[in-house]
Amino acid sequence: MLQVQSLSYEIKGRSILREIDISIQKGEFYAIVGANGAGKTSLLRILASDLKPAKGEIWFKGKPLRSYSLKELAYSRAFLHQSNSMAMAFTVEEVVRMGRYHLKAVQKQHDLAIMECMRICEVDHLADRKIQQLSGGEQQRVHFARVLAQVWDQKDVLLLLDEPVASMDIQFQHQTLAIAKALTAVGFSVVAILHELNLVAQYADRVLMLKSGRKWWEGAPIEVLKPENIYAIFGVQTKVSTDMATLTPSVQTCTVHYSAAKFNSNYKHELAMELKEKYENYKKDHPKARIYDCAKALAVSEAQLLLTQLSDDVVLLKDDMWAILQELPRLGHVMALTRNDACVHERKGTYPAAANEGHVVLFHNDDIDLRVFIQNWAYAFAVKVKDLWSIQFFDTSGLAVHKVYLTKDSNPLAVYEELVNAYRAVDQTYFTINIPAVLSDISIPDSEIDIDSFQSDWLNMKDSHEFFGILRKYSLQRTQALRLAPAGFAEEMSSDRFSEILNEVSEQQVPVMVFVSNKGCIQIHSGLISRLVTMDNWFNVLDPQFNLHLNMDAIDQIWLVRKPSTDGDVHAMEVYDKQGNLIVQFFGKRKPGVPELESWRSLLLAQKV
Ligand SMILES: Nc1ncnc2c1ncn2[C@@H]1O[C@H](COP(=O)(O)OP(=O)(O)OP(=O)(O)O)[C@@H](O)[C@H]1O
Repeated sequence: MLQVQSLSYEIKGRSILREIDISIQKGEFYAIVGANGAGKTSLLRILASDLKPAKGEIWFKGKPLRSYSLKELAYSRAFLHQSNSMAMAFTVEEVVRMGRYHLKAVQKQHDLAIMECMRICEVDHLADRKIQQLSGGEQQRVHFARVLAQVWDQKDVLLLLDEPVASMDIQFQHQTLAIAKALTAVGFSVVAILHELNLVAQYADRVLMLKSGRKWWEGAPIEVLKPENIYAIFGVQTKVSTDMATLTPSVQTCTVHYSAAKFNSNYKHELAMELKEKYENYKKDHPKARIYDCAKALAVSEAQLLLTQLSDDVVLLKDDMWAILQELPRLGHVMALTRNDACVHERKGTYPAAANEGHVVLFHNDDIDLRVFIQNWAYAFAVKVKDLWSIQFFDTSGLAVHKVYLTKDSNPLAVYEELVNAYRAVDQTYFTINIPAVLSDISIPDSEIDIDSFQSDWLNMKDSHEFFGILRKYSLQRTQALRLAPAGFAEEMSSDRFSEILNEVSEQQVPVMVFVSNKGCIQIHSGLISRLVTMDNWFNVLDPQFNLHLNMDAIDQIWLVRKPSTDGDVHAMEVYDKQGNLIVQFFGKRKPGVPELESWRSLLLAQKV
């Protein structure tokens, strides 16, 4: 029906569209999406022959578009503009009739077309009303009826719709697109600019994503409407799930939170003072509460609380995380801390030089073993509380991802102070950190998963790291994968058995690896765990070099997991919270190329009754 080759368009020397190639088939519903100003309307107006491209060719029904006369175009394409304001007080029926002014037909044929168009758009009861006196959505339905009336008697028409449902309620949004869709079944081709991505998913056969005048992506909605593409185009975080019966994606947008202080500097100081006061009152009432607990109680992030404390003791550092990470070895012997909501991992040692592996920064020696997902790190502070000096790192939501505390064996304080002065941010005033809404992961039901193939992939793992790839391949949640694991490869265990095993590990001095992670970091302790102490609901390891604090109340499931590798099977104990988040993992101490420790394996398996 329509082929566009190397189309470019400029306004006053400014490039609006660049090198667009698209092809629209007869009977196809083709949607165009893109940010404001991306060039969607310009493209549609060029397809309507309303604007002339600077470069490129457009073929319409086998002929160059530019060779069509206005009259020929009126019979073969109809264009609904984005805005259709009318200066004169026409009635609804007169407006719809305008769609047919240029057409040759007998009066009866006109009347029938006008009546049918008004009826299907549900504006027939408004026929005698003045268009300006209608609501925005009603006016839009009248103009859609006018555009339909223009081509009501034709076949194989190109229908160009610029935001046709922008003002309509949900009933009419669907009704209008359903009309367009029905016309594709009788040979019309529809090209519609739509902002509502779920309507695109439901009605379009294919989608073009435009970004700054260029074709960014094109394909079926299921191929195009992916969180990474949507983020690239609109800068908005989304979750996309797919109805497997119809292969229709469904886009859920994360809520954006602003505080007035973000855009009105008049509120900045007041907000900082208000939060500072709340924080101080909370600390007075709960003297033992740590900043983590205060932040939870006040429903803000830890970094947000630190911003209320900016002073000589709390200093915001520049946001050059990689540069700061490279400085950490200079501090000498320190304590590294990584935590999630249910578990704190503290390991003493000296940071080795950081190795930047692209998506991950590695620190690895016998003491400090860290994998840092630096793209999630956003803020760093130097914090002094009483006699404790630290460098603390936070993610984009202000949640703590990693902290480094000086110890009595650290290099002289002057080294720390030098680092803080070198990286002190220029602006030391309060700002608001937005906490993005966290949508719960949408899991795919077991019935939709190819369990045989998943289990075969599990059994064929060569390295336990392949597990992440398998989770992604089948869109599985971690605990769901364990539930569906091959027989004998994942088994739930009680918390009593879990404690027993850890006691055995301690008594028999079996070296282990303990992994604790959050979105920005994985921290690993490799070695012995000796002094185990349970206090209230907390299980603790309290060794000179390694401390672990695990909130037993937060535990929902504990699994004994077996994964094949080229070095033989690897066994782990994995602890999960109610949301299915991994809290902590225990392995026998191991190295690539060396089989798992027999002492760890026999201890774990001996516990199985
Ligand atoms: N007459 C004009 N003069 C100058 N610039 C223009 C003109 N018309 C459009 N532009 C510019 O061209 C770019 C593309 O505009 P266009 O209307 O095609 O965008 P769009 O993708 O349809 O946006 P929206 O979603 O906001 O409707 C924009 O930067 C716009 O400001």
